[in-house]
Amino acid sequence: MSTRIAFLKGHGTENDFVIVPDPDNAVDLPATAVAALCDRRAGIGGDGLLHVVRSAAHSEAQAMAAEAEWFMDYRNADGSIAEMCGNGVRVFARYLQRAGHVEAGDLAVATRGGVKRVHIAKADARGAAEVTVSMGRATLPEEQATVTVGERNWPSLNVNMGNPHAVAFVDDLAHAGDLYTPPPVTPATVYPDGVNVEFVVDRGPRHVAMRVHERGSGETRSCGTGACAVAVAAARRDGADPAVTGTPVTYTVDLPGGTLTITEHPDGAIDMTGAAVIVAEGEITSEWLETISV
Ligand SMILES: N[C@@H](CCC[C@H](N)C(=O)O)C(=O)O
Repeated sequence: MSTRIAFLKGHGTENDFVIVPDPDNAVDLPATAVAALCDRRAGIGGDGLLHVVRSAAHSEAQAMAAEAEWFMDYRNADGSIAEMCGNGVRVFARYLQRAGHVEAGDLAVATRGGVKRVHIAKADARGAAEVTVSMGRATLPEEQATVTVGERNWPSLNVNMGNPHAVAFVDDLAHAGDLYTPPPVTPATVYPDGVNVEFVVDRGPRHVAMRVHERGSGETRSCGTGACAVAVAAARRDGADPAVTGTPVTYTVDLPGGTLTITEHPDGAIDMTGAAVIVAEGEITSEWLETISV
């Protein structure tokens, strides 16, 4: 019997995702299938995959079902599972709104990093919507690591946004090199589950630019949790920690794929705002599906 699976394609500041709507959690998505779908030449192509499931239908989300009807089962491009994806939540929310599951305005989304509160502004004529996500608080583990590219190395700040980040301030984003392979982060024991690595330069007051190498996906054109980690690192470096000053601090973070606005509040809560766009929708063909089945 032939099976066809609906998909959409979307992006948030050019961090792009294959979206698989599956309310009843009926689609088997082993890592091999996710990696094949995210393949840019032989598949649909994406930095990751957003599996859209009702929380009540997923064992990892049932406990959140009363608070958040929908669960973002996020996967990296290599098929690995990640705790959280900031750009993914924005695109996920925009998908729910476009599909008529929710109205523009406020909603809650269940993620492996807990329930995230989201505000969707009305979409513009081209279908892009500004979406704000309450990302929760960053934690700053004490153990620090060094990031190396070629002959250069930098101390990094260990910032956890639900997922792990190493933030390095550099003189020039070109010093990050081609980022075709993960930059060594040592000692490796600091990040036993791997790490997302951000390279950051200053652009002006409370304004930075970054590149990122994402765990499980390679260099991407944007990373929401990475931008939050960078804003937190910059605020600590600039003596603008809101918990100390009692004043919210906002950083503009430029990425290759666009700009994100990150605000950290005195209680540590972090808001991230940026665009979310649905680009295409279609059907995965059964004959191709058969070639990628485990
Ligand atoms: N692009 C995402 C982060 C996705 C997960 C990351 N690669 C990891 O493994 O932690 C974002 O926008 O936050």
